[in-house]
Amino acid sequence: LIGITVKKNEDLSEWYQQTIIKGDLLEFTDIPGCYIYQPGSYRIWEFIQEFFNKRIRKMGVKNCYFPLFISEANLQREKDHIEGFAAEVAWVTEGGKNKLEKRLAVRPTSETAMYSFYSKKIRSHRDLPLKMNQWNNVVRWEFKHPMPFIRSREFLWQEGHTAHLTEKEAGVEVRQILDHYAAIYEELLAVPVVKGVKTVNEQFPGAHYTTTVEGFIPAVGRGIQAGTSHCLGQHFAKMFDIRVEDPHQQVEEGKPRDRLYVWQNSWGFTTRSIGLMILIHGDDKGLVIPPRVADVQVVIVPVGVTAKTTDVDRAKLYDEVKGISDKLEAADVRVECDMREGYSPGYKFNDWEMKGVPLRLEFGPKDSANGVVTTSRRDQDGKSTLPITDLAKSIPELLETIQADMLRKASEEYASHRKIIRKWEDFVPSLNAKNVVLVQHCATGACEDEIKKDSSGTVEGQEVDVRAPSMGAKSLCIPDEQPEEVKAGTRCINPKCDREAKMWVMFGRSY
Ligand SMILES: O=C1CCCN[C@@H]1CCCn1cnc2cc(F)c(F)cc2c1=O
Ligand SMILES: [Mg+2]
Repeated sequence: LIGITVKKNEDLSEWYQQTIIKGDLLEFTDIPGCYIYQPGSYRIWEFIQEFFNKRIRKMGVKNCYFPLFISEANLQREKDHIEGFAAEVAWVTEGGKNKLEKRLAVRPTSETAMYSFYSKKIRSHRDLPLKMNQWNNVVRWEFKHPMPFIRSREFLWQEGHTAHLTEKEAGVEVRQILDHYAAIYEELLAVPVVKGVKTVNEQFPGAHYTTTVEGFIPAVGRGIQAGTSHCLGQHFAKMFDIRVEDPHQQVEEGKPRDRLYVWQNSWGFTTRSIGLMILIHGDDKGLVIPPRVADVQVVIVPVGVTAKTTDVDRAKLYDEVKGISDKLEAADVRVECDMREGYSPGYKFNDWEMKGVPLRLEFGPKDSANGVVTTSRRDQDGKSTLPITDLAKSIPELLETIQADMLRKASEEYASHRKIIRKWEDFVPSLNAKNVVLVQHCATGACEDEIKKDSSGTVEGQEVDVRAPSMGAKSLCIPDEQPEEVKAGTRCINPKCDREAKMWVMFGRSY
């Protein structure tokens, strides 16, 4: 077993592929863009599901399941929502030996599958708010180069779809969900994100507005959309005729009330999140898994056992290892003992480091004599020791320290690569220095397009994109946290634009 043979900052895509394969997270198949999620990554998805389900259940969201196939008639119900995506839809045209009369779409997202049902289920305002969510897979036959977890033709996600009586109530929920997405990243995956609203150019065309959590991959200095929560407005309600009587309208006895279209939201979070975690925390030895989502949080490796060690001493040491492991298990630590005979400690260290196990305990005759274990954190170099007596307390604390340190380090890294730019001549050099930029912008789509065009110089150091050497910057979001007030009279950053700047917008090259 050899380790990762390339450095992360020398060849990111090769590093990434080796890291996820040798870390047993994912395996390729004979279909481009379709991957096997090995237990290592699926376990992370389960942690995410447990965390998110607990929170949405408290909001009254119910999980459900809709069919994988969507009729063409249903998919076409909402014209302008689909037209931009037609090239991505995968179709089933045969069943066994028979050609299907009508081809069926494999769901790329489930609005059109769910909302004809919603229009039946929602009869009166008393049926509101309706809040349903699916954990499922979707297929989008993208032609951009696939990248495991980050961009695949089939991926796992959850898609929430809710219906409300008022825009205000819908708006509150859009933000609650976005906060839960940010919490998954920051509390589970130790990945920092910027919350904001998509500009008109970058939002989902079927939406009234789109809120987003934006990630950042320092290794290539690119932004990445990490989760979206849309307010759909009444757009889909009009298409699918989802209306209820206005409960607040005063009418004479027996007179019918006006019927109001409901206000809807939809929100999605995908297995791309696992890719972000790998790309941000991984190092030249491979994966680094945050303790809260690590299947194995602590691995205990016996050391100092040689051919000279007597059977009695070996048995004594192994018993003590078992004792330590039992103590940690009793403290709800997810611990594994690597008792494999015939493998050197060094081999074992390398193996568990590649799998990203956050904490290793070495235990040998010397440690036993001193009443300690030797600790080795995966996120930092160096070793330390801890007394065996209070491991049940000190190990969980150390795991929480590792979790917090990983988030802090990634947050500082992201913050140091978000550059406030006030002059256009600093824009492209900042991108080329692997940053995203915050600029005062006029919020018009055409101007964004012009900035994208004018910022697509050749870009060194973006080996991940050898196939798309020149990539312009697009707007990533209007950050909730604006750097400062945009003073009246401030010009848009784009020198070719003579409009006034309205707000600070984060731009960057992105996935
Ligand atoms: O992004 C989300 C969150 C979860 C529910 N859906 C929304 C909007 C999805 C936007 N979108 C995104 N991609 C699509 C790809 C397609 F092939 C297609 F037919 C439709 C779409 C499409 O509607
Ligand atoms: Mg897409």
